[in-house]
Amino acid sequence: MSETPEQGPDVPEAGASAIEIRDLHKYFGRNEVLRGIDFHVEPGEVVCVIGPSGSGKSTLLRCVNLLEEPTSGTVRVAGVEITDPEVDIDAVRRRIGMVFQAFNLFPHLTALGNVTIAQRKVLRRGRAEAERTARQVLERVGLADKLASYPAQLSGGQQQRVAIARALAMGPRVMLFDEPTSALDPELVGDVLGVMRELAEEGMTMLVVTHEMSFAREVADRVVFMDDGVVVEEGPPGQVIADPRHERTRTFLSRVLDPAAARVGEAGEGGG
Ligand SMILES: Nc1ncnc2c1ncn2[C@@H]1O[C@H](COP(=O)(O)OP(=O)(O)OP(=O)(O)O)[C@@H](O)[C@H]1O
Repeated sequence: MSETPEQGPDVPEAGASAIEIRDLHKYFGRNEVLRGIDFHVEPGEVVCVIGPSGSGKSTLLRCVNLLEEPTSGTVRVAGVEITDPEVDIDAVRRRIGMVFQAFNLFPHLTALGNVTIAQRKVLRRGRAEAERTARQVLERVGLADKLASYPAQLSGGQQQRVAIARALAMGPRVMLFDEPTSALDPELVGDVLGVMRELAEEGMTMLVVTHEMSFAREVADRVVFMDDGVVVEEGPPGQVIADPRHERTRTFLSRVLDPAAARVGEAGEGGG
């Protein structure tokens, strides 16, 4: 399924796409969930993936950091073919930050502890350096005053910001977000989207699966609409969301846009 890499699997290619997905297929048993996905994300780009439930969006993201093994096709991150069986999976994961719907924080550790331990385990950083970085990234997501708080003492939005900080602390080249606001009460969505918007403005490369059409419309450079395991269309949000070319995109948007529009107002207020 993979080509022989021209360079060692861990040598990034200058000028390479941040993410390049080619003819990606994924089966679960006989169920073909991804049916030949092709697209790329350039350095500094924000690409939002939208589409109906069950269309394969999460599976796609999970294939990009090898939480799922693609059945065939290639995925390159910064020019490194991560689907190469020879590749060091830990090295791959270090270059890709992932934020899920569920925050998955250790309940017995503080915000600082959660962000510190991830670096110590994954990057084997010393405590002092890991804590220094943890303070910086927690400050960056607006939680400087919550370093000593345990997850149970934080709102869902604050917990998700700790999860974002934990991913940022690894110094990733790319951040993947899988519906990061879906588990949040509506009034907390804006804070998390606000942090994501700031990251986008700072030039972070981001691939975001989201139902938040306001975020896709206002922050994404490109929107990818997936349905039934294929990319139906992609382009700037002004085209895909405002003026879709395909009937399937129009049908999906007509179902989601009204309720999403109601949430946009709330999200936008906190979204700075
Ligand atoms: N581990 C798995 N084993 C078997 N089938 C799976 C597995 N993970 C996902 N699927 C199936 O793959 C299909 C796509 O699921 P996926 O979660 O990728 O869709 P999605 O577009 O992210 O949906 P949603 O918007 O509801 O999260 C679904 O039919 C799902 O049941």
